[in-house]
Amino acid sequence: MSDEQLKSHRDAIDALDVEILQLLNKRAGHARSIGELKGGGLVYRPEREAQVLARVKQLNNGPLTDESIAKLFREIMSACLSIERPLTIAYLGPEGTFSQSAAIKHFGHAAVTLACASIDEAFRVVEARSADYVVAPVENSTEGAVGRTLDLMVSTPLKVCGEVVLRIHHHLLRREANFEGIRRVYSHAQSLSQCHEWLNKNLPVEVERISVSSNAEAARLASLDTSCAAIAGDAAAERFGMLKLAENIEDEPNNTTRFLALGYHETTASGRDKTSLVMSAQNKPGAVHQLLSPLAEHGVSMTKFESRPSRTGLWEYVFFVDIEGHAAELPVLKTLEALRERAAFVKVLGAYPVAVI
Ligand SMILES: O=C(O)C(=O)C[C@]1(C(=O)O)C=C[C@@H](O)C=C1
Repeated sequence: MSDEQLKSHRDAIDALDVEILQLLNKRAGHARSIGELKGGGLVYRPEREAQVLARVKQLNNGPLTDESIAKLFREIMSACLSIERPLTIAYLGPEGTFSQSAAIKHFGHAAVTLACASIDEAFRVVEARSADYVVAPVENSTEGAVGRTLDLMVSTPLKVCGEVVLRIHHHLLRREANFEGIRRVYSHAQSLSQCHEWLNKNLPVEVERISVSSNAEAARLASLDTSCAAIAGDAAAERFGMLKLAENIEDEPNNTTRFLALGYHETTASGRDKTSLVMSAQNKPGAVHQLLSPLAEHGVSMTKFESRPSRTGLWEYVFFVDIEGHAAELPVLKTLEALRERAAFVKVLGAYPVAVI
């Protein structure tokens, strides 16, 4: 490529950047006016955000990928929303956890993330209105349900307003660039088990596996002691300046965690939604089958069914069910009516847009 050709492309990019800049600020001006109309109340509108992201993906003709376009618009909306009012998102800290990555993936970088010591605390700060939303892990493709989040959802007054699906890549991190002299490996219990085959094959049996409260905490501990390594993701590696001795060591190549965002308000239908509920069956034969039959009767698809011991002692098990569609729309509405008649207990945890990015 000649210098002249390069210059002409760069001149074109400079001219386009001026236009993009003007358009971005024009867009932000409209968001600010919308914010004024909302009167400082409920600014975050998950259903609208899902529609904007789905629309730009559909309109995209490349060469940028749909995924890149959605990520760019995710950040544009995040910045626009922060002019209306910046949001604070509570998550299981410390900084660098996958929960923080999920919070940023869902709310964008303009949101303020608030690290909490536990999932309980993350729920509590939102319940006490010291933060706007909590993002908490609910299930992992390898390890299954995150019990603590499910238990908290039974009793919280918060409603699910969004879901975030995050690919989880684990790395073996250390301060030194070799495997010699590793005596301990720290990680969260779930991550240790997501990588246990890799650990069996690649580290001597005498290396102790120690579970700690989060992967970021594991990276922090390993950053203080060269005889230790940690299993954690990119964000934690970056946060604590750790070297990657081995990358993508998760046993299951499609290792994915699903997170939920919860806040005080209910979300209207976006056109592609899910409804999450928790219920309990009466303690008699065939009760679970009977409980689920309204779904089939109304043609509603179930995307998740998870049973968990009840903690109240009133019932033996509670069932977490995700169904396709929004709780305010007909087939789901009818299904919920029927469930309320049959179940000993039903709580709608929230109706929210299916993850778009
Ligand atoms: O449409 C709105 O309600 C807006 O506030 C605008 C906007 C956007 O930037 O498109 C910003 C924040 C909301 O969560 C949804 C959309």
